[in-house]
Amino acid sequence: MAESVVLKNISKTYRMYQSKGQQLADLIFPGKKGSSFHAIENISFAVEEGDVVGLVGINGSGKSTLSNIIGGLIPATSGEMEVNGEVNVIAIKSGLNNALTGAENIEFKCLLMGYSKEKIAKVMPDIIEFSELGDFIYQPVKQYSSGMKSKLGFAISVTANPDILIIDEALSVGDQTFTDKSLAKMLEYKKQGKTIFFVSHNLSQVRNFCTKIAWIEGGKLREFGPTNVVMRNYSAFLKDYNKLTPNQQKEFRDQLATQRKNQ
Ligand SMILES: Nc1ncnc2c1ncn2[C@@H]1O[C@H](COP(=O)(O)OP(=O)(O)OP(=O)(O)O)[C@@H](O)[C@H]1O
Repeated sequence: MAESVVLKNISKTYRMYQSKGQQLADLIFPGKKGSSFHAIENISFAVEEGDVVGLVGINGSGKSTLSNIIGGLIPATSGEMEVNGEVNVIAIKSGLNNALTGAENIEFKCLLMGYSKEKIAKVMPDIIEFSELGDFIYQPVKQYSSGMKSKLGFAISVTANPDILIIDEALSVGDQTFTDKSLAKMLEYKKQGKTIFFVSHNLSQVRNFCTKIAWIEGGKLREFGPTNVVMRNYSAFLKDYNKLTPNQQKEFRDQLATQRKNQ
């Protein structure tokens, strides 16, 4: 099998400031004010065509940052990445323009993908049908619920038929019928040997659907490997984590966050 995504020491660092003044000062004297925060740090793994990779980890671990880098939505600060094929990201956190209607978003995304006016007119009814949004398709996206946004994002990406599909939590907000329909579509993609990244907190979906898992903790790759192996370890970790009180969980996350900061 050919490799479809290869990551070598991928990192993403943000500058964090205590005030607007610090931010301005840092522009004039770079590196003197504020601190660095490593959203992800030195992540390396290789994924083959046909792999379905679950990206798991507790809140804030860096899953969306990594998927946005693989999807080309944000640049890495350092590291090397090889992505063989066209990528499409479906995320509940980003991707749609709130000021535009659903139909305008479809048109806009299609134009970005290089579709001609004729091709857009041809795919538009299929996208609208898959989205199940009915007349809401002519309303501005800012009036949509997160489930509706996810439906629209999913419908556009599925019609785009990319080689590599990244689904970031998009199945956690829709209704069951839509989730089932989307999972069926993803199974079809899996059978066609496409590569899928699946960001999810739903462990049974990850277990049933993914061939491999990348477990991210505190911005670092804690484990990457076959689903059964990594899931066993991640489930054991979560069992312990879930025994902590909300305050203890926050302390644990704060500790990890402290390790991700430098001056
Ligand atoms: N633009 C940004 N500027 C500063 N920090 C950021 C930015 N984007 C993400 N982060 C930080 O990077 C860390 C990783 O965020 P990310 O959204 O990738 O986590 P996640 O694993 O997807 O979380 P969740 O499961 O809660 O969706 C978080 O601490 C977040 O606050």
